[in-house]
Amino acid sequence: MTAPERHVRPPQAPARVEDYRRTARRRLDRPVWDFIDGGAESERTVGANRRAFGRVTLRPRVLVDVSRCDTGTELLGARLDTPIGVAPTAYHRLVHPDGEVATARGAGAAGALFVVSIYASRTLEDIAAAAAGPLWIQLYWLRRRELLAELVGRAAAAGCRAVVLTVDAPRLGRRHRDARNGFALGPGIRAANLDAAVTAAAHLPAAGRSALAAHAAEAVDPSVTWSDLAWLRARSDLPLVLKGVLTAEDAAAAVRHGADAIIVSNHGGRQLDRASASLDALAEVVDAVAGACPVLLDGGVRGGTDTFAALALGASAVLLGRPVLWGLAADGAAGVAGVLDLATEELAHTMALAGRPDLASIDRSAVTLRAEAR
Ligand SMILES: Cc1cc2nc3c(=O)[nH]c(=O)nc-3n(C[C@H](O)[C@H](O)[C@H](O)COP(=O)(O)O)c2cc1C
Ligand SMILES: CC(C)CC(=O)C(=O)O
Repeated sequence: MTAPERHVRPPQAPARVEDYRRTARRRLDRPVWDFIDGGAESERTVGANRRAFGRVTLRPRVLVDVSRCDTGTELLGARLDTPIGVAPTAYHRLVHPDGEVATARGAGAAGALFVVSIYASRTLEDIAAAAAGPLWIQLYWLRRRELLAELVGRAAAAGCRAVVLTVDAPRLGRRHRDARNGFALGPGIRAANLDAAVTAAAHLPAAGRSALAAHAAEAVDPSVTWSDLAWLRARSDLPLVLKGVLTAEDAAAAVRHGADAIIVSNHGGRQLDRASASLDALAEVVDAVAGACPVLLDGGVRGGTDTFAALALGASAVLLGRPVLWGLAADGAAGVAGVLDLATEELAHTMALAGRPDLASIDRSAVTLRAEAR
């Protein structure tokens, strides 16, 4: 007698970006998970970023030739296979031993932009050697300006194509989970591109407070204003991108000060609690910029329809923060590529069903904004 045939389920490939979240959560120690997942204070803005996408409904057009849907685009002179890129996030070695080198490999495999954090845990040169796609370097305005000058020089030499200045963090948001965990960096993980003295405080645990917040208070200059941008401009020929703009007023100021691109962002809800959801702020920024430079968005983007919504409301590209760390934690470079490819496939699928076969055809008429989230 033969044994009854049993159906063996093959291991499930992630079907949604959120599937990587579950794996990452299982793999990571609680304090690291909390650092990644958490936000400022009540974490209302973290939730608001997601809920804002629920207010968008799509207006599909039919009988359009969608036999080819092209997600390719160009941003500040670089060709990209996808408008979905990697937001700057600190210390990738917290979640994978290869850190940003693996992220660069994954982003390159997906043909995506990778914005490298000033707090990268691998050197810019190692990251650049592993990158097949474009890199931008992100800065916080350190009190020690000479380090910024050195870093933008190194970034240009390594082939970075833009400098991103994050402008929403004159001090770090109050992140209660990190304070509760007394979160601090272990000895094996450091900001590989900075003088060790700058981030020394990030390694000193203390009960009831985040060592990263203490470090940021020590290292970052909260007195920087619009007029200081000229100092940075004088030290780098790279395009200057401002990350963390949420209002028409600041978007107009950014254009007046010659920004080459703007990233609409509330830092993934990690800075000002109750700040506008990124998607809610997008239209006013796009209107104020009036085509003077590209506008990108990050915050709560978790897949292709979210991306489609942001593009329809005027973004040229979107960046993923936490989802890339989920992919990296779950499966290294392959996980990063997996997250970006999955989101890009979803975007192409949405484009086909919405009758918008290329990014230029995803315009405001492709969406309706409802008062209530669904
Ligand atoms: C763990 C973590 C670290 C971050 N580190 C940085 C950073 O070093 N520089 C920066 O400009 N933004 C940083 N961000 C913010 C991201 O660039 C981005 O704005 C945010 O994560 C986007 O939201 P999302 O996570 O919902 O995609 C960080 C975010 C996370 C989750
Ligand atoms: C190390 C932190 C200051 C990086 C950051 O910007 C964040 O955690 O949101």
